[in-house]
Amino acid sequence: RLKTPAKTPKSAYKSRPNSGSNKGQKDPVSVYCRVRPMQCESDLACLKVTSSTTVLLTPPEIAINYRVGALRETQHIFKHVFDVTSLQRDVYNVVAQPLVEGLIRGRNGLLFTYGVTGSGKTYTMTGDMQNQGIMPRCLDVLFKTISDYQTKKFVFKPDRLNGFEILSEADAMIERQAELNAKFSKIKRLEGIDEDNMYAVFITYVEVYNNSVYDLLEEGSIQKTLQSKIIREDATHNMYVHGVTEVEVKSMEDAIEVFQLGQKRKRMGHTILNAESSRSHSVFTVRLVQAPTDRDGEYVLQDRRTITVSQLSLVDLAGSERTNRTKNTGQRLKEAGNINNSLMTLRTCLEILRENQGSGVNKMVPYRDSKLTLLFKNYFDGEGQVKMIVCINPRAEDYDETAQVMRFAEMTQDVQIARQGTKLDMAGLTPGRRKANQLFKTAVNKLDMAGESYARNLDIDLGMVYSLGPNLPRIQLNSPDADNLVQDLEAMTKNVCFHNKRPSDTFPTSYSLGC
Ligand SMILES: Nc1ncnc2c1ncn2[C@@H]1O[C@H](COP(=O)(O)OP(=O)(O)OP(=O)(O)O)[C@@H](O)[C@H]1O
Repeated sequence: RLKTPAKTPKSAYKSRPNSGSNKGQKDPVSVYCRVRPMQCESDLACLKVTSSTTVLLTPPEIAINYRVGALRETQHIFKHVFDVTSLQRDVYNVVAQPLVEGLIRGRNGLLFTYGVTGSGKTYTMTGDMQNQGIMPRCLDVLFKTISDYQTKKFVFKPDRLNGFEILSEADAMIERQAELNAKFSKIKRLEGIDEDNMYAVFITYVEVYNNSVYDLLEEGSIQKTLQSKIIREDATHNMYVHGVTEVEVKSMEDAIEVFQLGQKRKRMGHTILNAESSRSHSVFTVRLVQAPTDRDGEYVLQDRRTITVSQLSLVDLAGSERTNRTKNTGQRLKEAGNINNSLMTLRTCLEILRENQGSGVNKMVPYRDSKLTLLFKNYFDGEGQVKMIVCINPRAEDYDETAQVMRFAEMTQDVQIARQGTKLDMAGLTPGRRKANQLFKTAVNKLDMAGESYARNLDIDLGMVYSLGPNLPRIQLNSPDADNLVQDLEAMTKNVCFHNKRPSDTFPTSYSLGC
């Protein structure tokens, strides 16, 4: 069935010298491909996985332009290709786990799924109860990793300007009380946690629909939630959704509950807006806040400057199909137009970034042309890791869109992102202080619990080891008792020598008075 020999695209993985930026080391956007199983085995397929990094796309007869002979079989190369037998766990391990490792080391990450409607974007990102996707797995491993090092709730508090402040223990306790009044798995921990830091996790969940940003976690009536939000730049030039609700979560279950609340609001919002759920881009962001403990390793250091915030955004993009195939009209046409505009802007931004990096020119990247790209600006312009999973339905009907998706994927993996160094602030404190403090407390507790019986069982006479023995007798020769003096001194001296030889001669005769 080969029409022309498969060619390796020029954009296949290659390293590019740093150019167009003085930010130091860069990495390309990592692009993965996941091929979903066909709904019906007998359907005609247009795509075949040929190795763990390549797929072959063959134009079917129903493809536009097939008859004019303008189409050729093409080979596409990715960092990794997940075929139909791949499990959710495999995708998480290869793609997302390194991002969570980066997160706990204070680095930012962005992962987005891209593909035609029904190609498996949501399945890959969220999954279902039996087949958990990337998001719940990231949360699970994150909470397992930081479980012993989490702050109590409300120690860190969002300042509503994309930063955090530290509350004193007393203030945090008041907030915890106020909240009280108001109201899976075999995954192992990750390496790399700083045991002298304390951690807290915050979640934001927004959706971009018809080029407006909605806060899916905002309290209050759904009408209020549908007020679109403004994207602003913070003091360190990071873009953020102004006034977005940040929910502090203490476990994976908490986090999933928050996500489900967001999903519910999304559905309610869509009913009001007459929207279709797959017609919006959803951005679920996990923010990890960490700060060093004080000198005693006990509480968070009360110094806001030592806070490190890293974030991982998990983005489920709307389907990328063309409007003429879906025959949309009215509201659906408007949705499709907006989706196409935002995805088109994403494409343009990446193209210009690639051009700037490749030829050293400095064209303006039009992030502001769409809310989606404005939100991504931090990642593309800043530092961190950016990854994309291209989801593919191999059925022949999707060929034209799939070919477009492949072109986008190839272009994306040519874009370089500055590698983020670690920015954790040790505040000049001694490493290991938290563990030392914990060991000390454990020892004290043990002694307290054991009480006297424990002390009795110790094979050391602490009193005598550290004393010089009984009081010296009076040494006065001018009394009628003087005859006893030599005998008393002799007895006392024997006593001191005897004790100082117990229990293991640790304190030898240097402490005795001699005879
Ligand atoms: N790898 C897979 N294995 C098994 N089932 C899958 C896989 N990928 C997708 N599916 C199933 O295919 C259907 C469509 O997938 P999904 O909703 O994830 O597509 P989507 O790309 O998010 O679509 P949309 O753009 O409309 O949101 C779902 O029923 C999902 O369970």
